[in-house]
Amino acid sequence: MPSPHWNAPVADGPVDATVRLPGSKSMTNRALILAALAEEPVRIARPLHSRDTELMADALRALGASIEEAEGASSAAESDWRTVPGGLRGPARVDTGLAGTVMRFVPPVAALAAGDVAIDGDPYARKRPMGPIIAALRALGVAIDDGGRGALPFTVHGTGAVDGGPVTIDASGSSQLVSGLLLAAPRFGKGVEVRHEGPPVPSAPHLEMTVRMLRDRGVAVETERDVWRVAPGPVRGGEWTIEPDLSNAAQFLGAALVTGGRVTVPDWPADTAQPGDALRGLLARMGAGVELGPDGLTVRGPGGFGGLEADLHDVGELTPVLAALAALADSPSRLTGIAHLRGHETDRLAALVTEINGLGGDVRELPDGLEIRPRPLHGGVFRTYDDHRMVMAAAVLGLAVPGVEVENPATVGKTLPGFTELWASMRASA
Ligand SMILES: O=C(O)C1=C[C@@H](OP(=O)(O)O)[C@@H](O)[C@H](O)C1
Ligand SMILES: C=C(OP(=O)(O)O)C(=O)O
Repeated sequence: MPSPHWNAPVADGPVDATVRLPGSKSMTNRALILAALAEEPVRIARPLHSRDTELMADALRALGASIEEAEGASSAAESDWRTVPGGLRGPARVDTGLAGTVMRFVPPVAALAAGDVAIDGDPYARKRPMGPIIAALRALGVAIDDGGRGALPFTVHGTGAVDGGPVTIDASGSSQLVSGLLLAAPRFGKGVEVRHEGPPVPSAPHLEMTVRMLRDRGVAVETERDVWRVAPGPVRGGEWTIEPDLSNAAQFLGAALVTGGRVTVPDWPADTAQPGDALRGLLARMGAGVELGPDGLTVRGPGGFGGLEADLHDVGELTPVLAALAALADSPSRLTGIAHLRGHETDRLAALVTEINGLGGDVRELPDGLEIRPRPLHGGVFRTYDDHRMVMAAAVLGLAVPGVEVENPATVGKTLPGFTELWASMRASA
């Protein structure tokens, strides 16, 4: 059952807060995949516990990995994970939910399992781009029955081994189509050489994250433009500490801009592949004071801020919150390079146009983005389409617009359970 509407709180003054964020979804789910493929146990410290990461853990457990809460945490929401790889096997059923990382990263691992693995997800998951990775796996010798749909649901007929080798893919719809192949490739007989052919691949930092995390586990990876080579070989175990989720920092840092306040996110990594690191530059361009220091990243709102002209192709997941900020800015914005957002949790371009305009906004859809002209907004119901980032965007609007009622706020648990409490605690320190 969807939860009742959430009345997004209006800021009663400039926020002044330090917000400690849970771990990165993208890093946690990569660490879980690599842990399931490793030859030794792994301890994943400070992982994200959320719907997307629990679905990933459940998928890998179904394939034979042991993933348990490590001792020592005060609550399950904060516990580390300890994994012990098992022989990968079917038959198994995998629920991807609406998680892009689960639907793209698990099928290549399922191909390494001995037995059939049936994979399906939420209704909208069946609409997200999967065809290119199904075709690539087939080209690498994997038998997949998808009823000719090129989409979920499908069954991977795993044999316990994948030959691997060279493969060409059009990954313009999602970088995860490449990341999925690379992450499982150290266990393919010949590794893999993935060559992208088509319009540019989005989300370059996420591909860099994949490469870095493979190398961190001792896997040899070479890259050149639109080509990635992963050598076959063992995946090391050991400890892994997950960075805070910097994309989930967007709405909190944005609150500093909207309210003319100050927000600090501790433990901001000095060197990271997370796309959320781009917030430093993007928010500065909108007029924020941005300072990375020993206490973390601090953003200060000047009181009034400008719009943004930006190509967000590499950092598409920041769009919903940036669009909400743009709707409250002092000047128009143009966000481009994000046609692929139509294949995210929902068609995010359409959803943002409909919902911001439903509050009286002026947002226009472009072939590859959004044009946003700020104007006074009013309250109303803000629908969220099972998209966690629509809840986050609505929260930002609600700081400045009384009466924003957010439909199904619990959907934010895809990556940030406890968001509404964290949001409220930030305001309380104002
Ligand atoms: O690999 C990852 O962890 C992700 C890659 C990106 O996907 P796309 O390339 O499909 O945008 C990003 O938007 C998503 O939130 C997470
Ligand atoms: C696009 C996103 O998620 P997913 O991993 O499901 O693709 C996102 O978190 O913004």
